Amino acid sequence: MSDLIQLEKRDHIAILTIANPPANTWTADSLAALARIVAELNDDRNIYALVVTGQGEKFFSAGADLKTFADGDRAMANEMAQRFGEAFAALTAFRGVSIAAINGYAMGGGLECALSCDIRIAEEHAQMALPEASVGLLPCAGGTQNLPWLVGEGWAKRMILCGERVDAAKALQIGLVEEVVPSGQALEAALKLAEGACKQSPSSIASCKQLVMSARDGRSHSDGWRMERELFVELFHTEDQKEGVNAFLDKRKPQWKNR
Ligand SMILES: C/C=C/C(=O)SCCNC(=O)CCNC(=O)[C@H](O)C(C)(C)COP(=O)(O)OP(=O)(O)OC[C@H]1O[C@@H](n2cnc3c(N)ncnc32)[C@H](O)[C@@H]1OP(=O)(O)O
Repeated sequence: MSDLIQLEKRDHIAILTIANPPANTWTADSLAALARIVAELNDDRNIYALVVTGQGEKFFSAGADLKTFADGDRAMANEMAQRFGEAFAALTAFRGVSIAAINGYAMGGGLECALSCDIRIAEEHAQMALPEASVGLLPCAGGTQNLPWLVGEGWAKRMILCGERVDAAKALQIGLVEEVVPSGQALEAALKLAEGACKQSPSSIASCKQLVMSARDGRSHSDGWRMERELFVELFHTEDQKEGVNAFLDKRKPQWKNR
């Protein structure tokens, strides 16, 4: 296990803490660690949800470690872009529910990490931005694609092109986060939400997530409906479907198998 990404498991929930002080920046090593950990969690049938947060009280993550970019060449840029892509694509494709507990600054690749999660909860002191253009870069970890999807093109352009930084209240207003909590409470709020997710069938969640995310790849509305029908039928091959319905009829809590 990498020290740069700390992993803790609590029942069916994995807590991933970005731990690269002082600003929890991303490096090739921490991105590789994230990709590896998420792959392992995908293979762990006991894990239904994950929460990502930052170590300390000030930073969720300030993005890429700018020190490594100072003398960077094309080969280094290519490697970092690939590492970002692999790590955040893995996070996006995690089969369970993923929640970013934004406990402070989420800048650049830090915000792009949160954007790769299903749900975002921010502490009231958190600040969010995609300031890559202010240092001669551009968001290469999904920011230009995921941000407009959530907040619309106007606010995405304000943040990406004009360098506008938003606080937690504004982030809530524009739909960048779904909840704002007092400072120090994002992890607790995320765990509470994750516990709710763990009461759902993990097999259903994996299929529902696939359906919701498929809209981003430009599939047609009618193809989406077709996919819904197909995945609905597929669920009847899972133990979780039998367990869920039978538990309801037996008036007991379901015991999910994640298969
Ligand atoms: C594909 C992805 C691309 C990217 O992600 S590009 C990077 C995008 N991110 C940024 O541009 C954010 C850069 N950081 C900041 O603008 C500021 O930080 C904040 C506004 C977030 C906070 O400002 P303040 O409260 O004044 O803290 P502080 O003194 O700047 O930061 C504490 C220490 O953390 C280091 N640090 C912060 N961000 C980064 C970074 N992205 N890369 C490398 N170091 C960083 C600083 O230098 C400093 O360190 P020291 O105490 O030794 O001076």
